[in-house]
Amino acid sequence: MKPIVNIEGLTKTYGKRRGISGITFAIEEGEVFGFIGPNGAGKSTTIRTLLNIIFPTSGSASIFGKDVVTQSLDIRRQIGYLPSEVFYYDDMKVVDLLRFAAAFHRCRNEKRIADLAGRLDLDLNRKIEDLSFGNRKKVGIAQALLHEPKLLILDEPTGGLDPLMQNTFFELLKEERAKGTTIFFSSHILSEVQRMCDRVAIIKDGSLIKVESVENLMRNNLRHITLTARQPDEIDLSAIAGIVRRERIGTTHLKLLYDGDMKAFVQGIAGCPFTDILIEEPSLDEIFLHYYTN
Ligand SMILES: Nc1ncnc2c1ncn2[C@@H]1O[C@H](COP(=O)(O)OP(=O)(O)OP(=O)(O)O)[C@@H](O)[C@H]1O
Repeated sequence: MKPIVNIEGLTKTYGKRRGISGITFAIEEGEVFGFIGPNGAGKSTTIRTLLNIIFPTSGSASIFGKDVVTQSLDIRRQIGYLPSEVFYYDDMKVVDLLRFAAAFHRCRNEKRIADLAGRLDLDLNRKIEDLSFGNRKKVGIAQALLHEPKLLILDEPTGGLDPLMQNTFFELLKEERAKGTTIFFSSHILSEVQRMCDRVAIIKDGSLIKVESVENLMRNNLRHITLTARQPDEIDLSAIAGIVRRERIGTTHLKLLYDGDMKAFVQGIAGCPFTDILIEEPSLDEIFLHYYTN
């Protein structure tokens, strides 16, 4: 199966400033693919390069097997894009803006516009200039979805949406996914990536750290272990390799972040004076931080 998005050694520098360096990964058809990294990591730079808004310094990328630089027009006909910050013509009404956007795709569909506006609780007759940041974002979501694109590229899509609206947004994405739409979802919020995505690419300082399935990320060895003991400070764990963090909680608990073989850990603490043990799976955020601090 050919990937829908294929990025090979993509590099973009802004003069002497780093943008992204040697990014390589592929997104398969029908995947919901997360792109995760802290502020300034290079997510928007990668996305803008894919959209031919900026040009790569070196490397290449294709979408639907077409080169993002030379065949951008063809590509854009079949994608929906939500930028991290949306800017529209301020004096346009929402409905006119959406009709205008639909016209680019030759798909004026009043029912779809009305449906999306209803779901997103968007007043079609308001002017863009009168909308809050969150409501502008909703216009952006409707504009990205209205022509039912084959690929959705969403750059920090949930910023400004309240929790209820975030739920609606995720429902909309699930419906798109059920139609076979491929979704490329950039975010710095891991919990939403964990909730939505099949795989994630982790980017830091302009370089790709890892591409992994969310399932595998959650299945790694990293665990929170809480030991209960009368004298937690006296527990000697020096012989156990893989303790990433050790923290006394209150007077009777010792909380550890452990990255290693669980059997070795259990054998290592067998002789220690503890009365209880709790082993928990870390959140994706913690797994993510762990990758970053190593
Ligand atoms: N137009 C520009 N001129 C100069 N440097 C830029 C420009 N755009 C981005 N950069 C730099 O490129 C790097 C990557 O930025 P980018 O906006 O792609 O990150 P990001 O992961 O999208 O971050 P955020 O979550 O804050 O949007 C940063 O160091 C940033 O300062």
